[in-house]
Amino acid sequence: MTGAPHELEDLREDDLARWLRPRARDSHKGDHGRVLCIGGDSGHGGAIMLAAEAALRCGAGLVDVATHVLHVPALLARRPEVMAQAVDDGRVPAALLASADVILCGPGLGQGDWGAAMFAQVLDDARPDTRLVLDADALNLLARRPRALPADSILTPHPGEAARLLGIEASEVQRDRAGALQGLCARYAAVVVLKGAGTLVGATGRGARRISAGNPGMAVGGMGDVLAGTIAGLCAQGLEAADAAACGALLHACAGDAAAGEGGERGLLPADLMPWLRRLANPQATA
Ligand SMILES: NC(=O)C1=CN([C@@H]2O[C@H](COP(=O)(O)OP(=O)(O)OC[C@H]3O[C@@H](n4cnc5c(N)ncnc54)[C@H](O)[C@@H]3O)[C@@H](O)[C@H]2O)[C@@H](O)CC1
Ligand SMILES: Nc1ncnc2c1ncn2[C@@H]1O[C@H](COP(=O)(O)OP(=O)(O)O)[C@@H](O)[C@H]1O
Repeated sequence: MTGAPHELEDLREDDLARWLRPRARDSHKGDHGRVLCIGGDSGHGGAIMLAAEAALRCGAGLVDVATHVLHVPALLARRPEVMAQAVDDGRVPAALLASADVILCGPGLGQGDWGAAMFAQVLDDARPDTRLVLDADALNLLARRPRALPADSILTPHPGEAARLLGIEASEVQRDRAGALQGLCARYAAVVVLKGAGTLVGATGRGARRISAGNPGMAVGGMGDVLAGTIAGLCAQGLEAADAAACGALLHACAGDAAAGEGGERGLLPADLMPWLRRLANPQATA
């Protein structure tokens, strides 16, 4: 990310082509990264399914999911491309952690023993060069028990989660979103995506980026899970953390606008973004 700390860069759909270059003709799945998605406790299986599908639709080479046993059949029925493993004891298989280029932890994870154990395992045992994307309940667990994060970890809070991470009210976050973004980057030494109308993306010592694409049709459960998978999928393909976060937030917002353009904002579903994520992730093909 470029720019002095006080600068604010507005991103537009055209900017996607800066980051989303055509693939080498002879590339193979190993070149496009392996994402491990961890989450989906009982009652919240859809969150991790949406995240995993978004990572694939944005071009990740391989996607693993570690989730509650109840969700494995539904996940495989919906997306057989995903490699799903049941976790019943709160331990992610070590081989999955070891092979991941990017770990997305949090969608539907819950804050009980099962989710907390896997979150701690990720922070303790992930390879030092594995990029972390932390969303939803991983952020709530981090807020309850702050810990140092690996360099270039990406946090994707909505204003409620941002408030918990900062120990303030969501209304205070919304009153000064730029200040909250700066506070989060500084406190957690991470790349931060502060979601909501006018999503902001920041990293310590760098100017923030703002995304004005997106629409109120996107205010529906599961939309943030799609964003987290989008960012993880882009990270896996080699984008630097701050760029993956900015490009992912932009791609997601533009996909939301394109999908709303087809049938309107009200009733828009997170899964409606999937074909648009794919289309917009190939800007040269659609130019
Ligand atoms: N299909 C699924 O399985 C879904 C599972 N989900 C999971 O459900 C769990 C709980 O997440 P939730 O996000 O619903 O609960 P939270 O309690 O984290 O967030 C909801 C609260 O945050 C605040 N907030 C959020 N966005 C705001 C904004 N733009 N402006 C101001 N305040 C705002 C509000 O106070 C709101 O009541 C997570 O694990 C999540 O991943 C959700 O993602 C929904 C869909
Ligand atoms: N009014 C809006 N304008 C633009 N984007 C929005 C709007 N409402 C929600 N979004 C986007 O939709 C997503 C919602 O994420 P989140 O609140 O985490 O949902 P969930 O946890 O239910 O998946 C975020 O990317 C956010 O920026």
